[in-house]
Amino acid sequence: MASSASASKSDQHQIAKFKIALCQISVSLDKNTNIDRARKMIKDAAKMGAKLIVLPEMWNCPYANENFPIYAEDFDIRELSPSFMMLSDVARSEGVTVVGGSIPERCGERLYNTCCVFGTDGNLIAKHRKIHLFDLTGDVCFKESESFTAGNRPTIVDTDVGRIGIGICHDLRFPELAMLYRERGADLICYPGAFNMSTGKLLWELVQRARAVDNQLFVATCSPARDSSGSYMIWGHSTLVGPFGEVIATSEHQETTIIAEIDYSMCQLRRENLPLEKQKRGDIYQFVDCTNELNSQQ
Ligand SMILES: NC(=O)CCC(=O)C(=O)O
Repeated sequence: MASSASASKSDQHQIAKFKIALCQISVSLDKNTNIDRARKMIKDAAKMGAKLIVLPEMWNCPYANENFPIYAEDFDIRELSPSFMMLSDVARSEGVTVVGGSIPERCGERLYNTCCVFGTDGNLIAKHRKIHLFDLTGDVCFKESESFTAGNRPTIVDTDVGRIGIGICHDLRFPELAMLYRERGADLICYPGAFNMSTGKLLWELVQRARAVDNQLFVATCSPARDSSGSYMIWGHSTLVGPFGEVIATSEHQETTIIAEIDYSMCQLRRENLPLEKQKRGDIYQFVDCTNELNSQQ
C-alpha cells in the first residue's frame, strides 16, 4: 500500500474523462444492513458506468461518539473487518476504484476516523486517517477528539482514474491541505463528510467551491443521508464541484447516488486561461512578524 503518489502525470492523463459516483447512503443502527446497502449501491453505480465510487464519512456506523468503538474494525484482523473486506471484494469484482468513505478504525488502544482506498484489483492502495478532528461548540456540539486520535499524514494516491488527494469532512475546512494536494499533482480531492445542519447550510458548498476554485481542480464530497431520528443531524448534499468552482452535480438529503462526469482537461483549460500557479507571489506570502516594518511606515 502506498499513501504517496508515484505514477507520472502523463500516466494520469491517459484517463481524461470518467464517471464518478457519490453514494449518499442512509445509515442505520445495524452494521450488516449498512454493509449490504453500501455493496448494492457500489454495484449499481458500477453498472451505470462509474469508474470511481465514493462513500460517505461513517457509512457503517451512525455518527455518534458512543457508536465509534462498537462499530470499529481492526484492519489487520480481516475476519473481524466486514466493512473493509466488503469494499475490497466489491472493488475487485466490479473492477472499480473505491474511496471507501470512512469507518472507525481500531489500532491497538486507539481509534481513528479512517478512509480506505481500494484499487480495481481489490488491494488497499491508501489509508487516510482524519487529520483535523471535529470539535465544535455552539448550536451543535460535537467532540470527535473524545473518541479519535488525529491522523498525522496527508494522503495522495495514484489510481486508475488519476491522482487523488483524500480528506475527511472537517479536513475540508483547511485550505493548506488542499493546496498541498494540488502542489503534488492531484486534479481531484475526495472528501467523505458528514456536515451538520448548522454549519452545513452555510458552509458545506462554500468550502468545497473554495477549495476547487483556489486550486483549479475537482472536489467531490459524499455525505450520509439525513436521519432525522439520529442525535447528530446530517446535512447531506453530496456534491461534485469543477475547477472553476462550478457545482456539476449535487443532491438533497435523502439516500441517492449521484453519477457525474469528471473531465480532467477542464483543469488544464482553467489553468491555461488563468495561470494562478505562475501568478502566485510566494515571495510576499511569508508569515513573518512585520510589526516593526508597519510601525516604521506610520
Ligand atoms: N464530521 C465532521 O467533520 C463535521 C464537520 C463540520 O460539520 C464542520 O462544520 O466543519
